Amino acid sequence: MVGAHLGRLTRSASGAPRLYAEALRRDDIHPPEERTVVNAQDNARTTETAGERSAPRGDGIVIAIDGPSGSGKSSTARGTARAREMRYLDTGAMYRALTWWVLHNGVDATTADAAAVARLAAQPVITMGTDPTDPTVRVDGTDVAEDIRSPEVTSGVSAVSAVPEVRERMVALQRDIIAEARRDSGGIVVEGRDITTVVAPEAEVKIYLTASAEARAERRSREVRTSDIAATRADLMRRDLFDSSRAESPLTQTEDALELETTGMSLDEVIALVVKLADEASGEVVPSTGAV
Ligand SMILES: Nc1ncnc2c1ncn2[C@@H]1O[C@H](COP(=O)(O)OP(=O)(O)O)[C@@H](O)[C@H]1O
Ligand SMILES: Nc1ccn([C@H]2C[C@H](O)[C@@H](COP(=O)(O)OP(=O)(O)O)O2)c(=O)n1
Repeated sequence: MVGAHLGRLTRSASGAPRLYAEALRRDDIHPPEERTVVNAQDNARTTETAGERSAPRGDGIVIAIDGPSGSGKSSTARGTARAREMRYLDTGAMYRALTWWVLHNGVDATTADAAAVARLAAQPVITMGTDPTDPTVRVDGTDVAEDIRSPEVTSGVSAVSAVPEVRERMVALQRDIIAEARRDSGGIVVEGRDITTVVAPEAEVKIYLTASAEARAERRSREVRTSDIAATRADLMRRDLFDSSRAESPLTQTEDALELETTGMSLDEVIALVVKLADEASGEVVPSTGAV
């Protein structure tokens, strides 16, 4: 796997750097020049983005991964965190946990008014365990790791996560977890829909993970063991549309995130590539100087 020919960096129409799984040696892959690479030794630096809090910087780096449903964010983030001994944060699980809480309180998340969701979502204590070998999610102490994957939660989570008060609360919690990981560990891999844009725009590595709709639907169908790929695809498309068109922090691809198109890549290849980018960003590997 390591040393294999993995990808080719080009520019997308928007100018964003894009990585295709084709014919470039792993050793030739390096972060795009637009990306703000913050030296790991630059402890004193804080980054202020409009409306953002300052991010305290320790030795740990942050790898931010956004992308549509089924693109491989969770598996890639977890695998990378394990390989590099970093923490791991699945922010989607946090929105799912709040959606579970809303449903648990007898409210239909898809039809509830935003004020009712906001009121309910302010109540529970959400606790995230960030060990990539055993990530946990608790609502007021109850382990909800399994329940948050139910079809009911999946149907309601886009509506709940579009409520501004919900996002405000979750983003504050996510930034606290990130700050702690920077300070106390080798850093953290965070994945979701607004990590590169809102939660951690100062991240050393920013990736927009994609794959074709067909590949994503196939992956998800295999995961949930259904042969109805068309229904899975329709569900992914519905959620993608909702998540990328909402007013509050929609899923968007920015120019300074590396687009990683994974349709033809195995999970191991994707992880190896992200590990390589992280090694370079943390100064453990000197980027090669070959042309992109
Ligand atoms: N590059 C890949 N090739 C094949 N399967 C993949 C790849 N990346 C992820 N998968 C599989 O696809 C499914 C969805 O991946 P997941 O990480 O949950 O995506 P996301 O978090 O973006 O929704 C999982 O079963 C995962 O193992
Ligand atoms: N940072 C994030 C992460 C997830 N969300 C929302 C939008 C998503 O449809 C849901 C569920 O996210 P999750 O990552 O579990 O989604 P997948 O089913 O893995 O594709 O949460 C969000 O709004 N912002």
